[in-house]
Amino acid sequence: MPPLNLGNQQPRTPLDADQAWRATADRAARTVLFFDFDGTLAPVDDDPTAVQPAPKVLAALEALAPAVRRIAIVSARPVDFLRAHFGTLAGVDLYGLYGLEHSHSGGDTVTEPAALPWMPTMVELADRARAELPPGALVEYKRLSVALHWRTAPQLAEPVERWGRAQADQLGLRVQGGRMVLEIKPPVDRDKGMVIDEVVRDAAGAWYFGDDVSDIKAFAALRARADADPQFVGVCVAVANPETGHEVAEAADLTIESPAALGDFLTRAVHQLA
Ligand SMILES: O=P(O)(O)OC[C@H]1O[C@H](O[C@H]2O[C@H](CO)[C@@H](O)[C@H](O)[C@H]2O)[C@H](O)[C@@H](O)[C@@H]1O
Repeated sequence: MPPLNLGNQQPRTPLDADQAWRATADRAARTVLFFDFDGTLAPVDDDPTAVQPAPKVLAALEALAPAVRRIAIVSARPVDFLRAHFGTLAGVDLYGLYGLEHSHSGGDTVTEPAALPWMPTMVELADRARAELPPGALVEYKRLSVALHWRTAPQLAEPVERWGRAQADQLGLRVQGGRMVLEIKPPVDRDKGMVIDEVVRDAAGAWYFGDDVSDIKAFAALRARADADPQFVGVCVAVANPETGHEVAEAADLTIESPAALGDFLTRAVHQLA
């Protein structure tokens, strides 16, 4: 077993990981496995374009997919980016930009219509950010959102965040904080919790693996589903990290020490669900 409950928090489900997989095995065909991408399936890198899933992750997801109802990646990345990493896996649904985009089983990317009118605003915002932010800040343009990064220049956290929040106020946009990043998004009601809420309605169980504050809404949606139905098996798993790890672990049932450890954990799960 990998070290679980690193923060020594009490699991909120009465089950430990082995018991939870056994309970899941009973209802595997009606269970959805949800994964965040950055910091969960893939270790953090200074360059957001350079990240790759951790060792064993792709093989484990491929082996798990036929055993469960769905595997879903729920990320702030665009679907096209996720497709480049997971597009070869059958039975995997992709939710990008916090659910503003999705693609089911390798199908076309569907975009939330209410977000589309904001595309020109996002292009202009990204251009302005590149022109006005100090060198060292990284501007990541994602069609329907703009992420402002300071991982390689942590001294810029305060000015970059201040600039981003002021722009969001002026333009009527929303912000989402993350790991050394501020994301600016259209004012459209869509988040990871809403994705989970929709997908688990007719499921009998679900696991959600995440590392960042935006994943806490997904945990809450899973808990709400479990609270409404005592038969539902919902398990929230945090992937530890020094930035948002404590807050996320506090909200989780179990904590895994890293994306690499998650690869091992999922590889064992393949056998537990067999
Ligand atoms: O929802 P997620 O899949 O977890 O995406 C959240 C953000 O992930 C990426 O940024 C983070 O990972 C980068 C690569 O390791 C790292 O350089 C950065 O510091 C992290 O914040 C992505 O680039 C963002 O667009 C996402 O919002």
